[in-house]
Amino acid sequence: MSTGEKLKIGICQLAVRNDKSLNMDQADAMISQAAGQGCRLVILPEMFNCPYQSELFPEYAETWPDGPTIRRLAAAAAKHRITLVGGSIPEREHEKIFNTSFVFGEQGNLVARHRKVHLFDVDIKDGTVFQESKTLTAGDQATVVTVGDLTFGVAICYDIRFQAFARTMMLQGAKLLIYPAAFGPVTGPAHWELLMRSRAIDNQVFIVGAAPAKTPGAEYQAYGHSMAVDPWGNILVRAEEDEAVLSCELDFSFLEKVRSELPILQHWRDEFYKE
Ligand SMILES: NC(=O)CC(=O)C(=O)O
Repeated sequence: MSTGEKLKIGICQLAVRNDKSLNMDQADAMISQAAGQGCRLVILPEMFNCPYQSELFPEYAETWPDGPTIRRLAAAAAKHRITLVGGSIPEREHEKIFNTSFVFGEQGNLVARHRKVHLFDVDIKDGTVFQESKTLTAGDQATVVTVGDLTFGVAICYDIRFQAFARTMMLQGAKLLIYPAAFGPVTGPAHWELLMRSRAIDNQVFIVGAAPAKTPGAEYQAYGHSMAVDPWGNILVRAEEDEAVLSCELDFSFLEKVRSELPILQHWRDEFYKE
């Protein structure tokens, strides 16, 4: 992927249903649409092939490299000659299941695999109760990859709440942090936009969040509102809660401008921040 200074990206906000191959059909259609609009990097949401319910993850889980969703993601990347961040899916390895994002390059080759590091185990009274660790195992590393001339990080949903994790990716050279995600109706309105804009401003990077659309009748209602944010905290593009294919251009010369005019990354005083 050659960006020069500018890169057109696509975000596919799809409604996730109780049918894996239907979900992949819809993802395929949206990927085609984004590629047809000239997007070179396309991003899907967290658990885009499986309803976001802990008890369903084992049933929908796939094994690298022969899982049907995995194969179709690789084929879509190769067909459109794009870099594809395949949202995330439940991935089985031996007896463990991970919440995994597979990233494919223009030949359909695997360029990165991120396993969600921070599992979403919360009990928000009168709000969201979720226990990913009932069926999932946490990943154990940050994921930063260079494709062509772009270095970017991939993390998943709850991972965005950990600024130290975002900083780790930025320090490894990432200029864009991509978060497939599935915030819900309680934490979504309260925190989603704030977190995306904060991570962008804190680290002076582009942030992209790809979320499922709200799906009528689903047990877990996703908040939607996929968006892309620039290093100044401006929202470049944002969906509402329905299905949508978004696109926008990331201008990396703007990132350099922000970093040189407001050099907070150089003003870091490590000696004051010990825990
Ligand atoms: N679904 C998540 O992993 C995280 C989330 O919804 C939140 O942090 O809120």
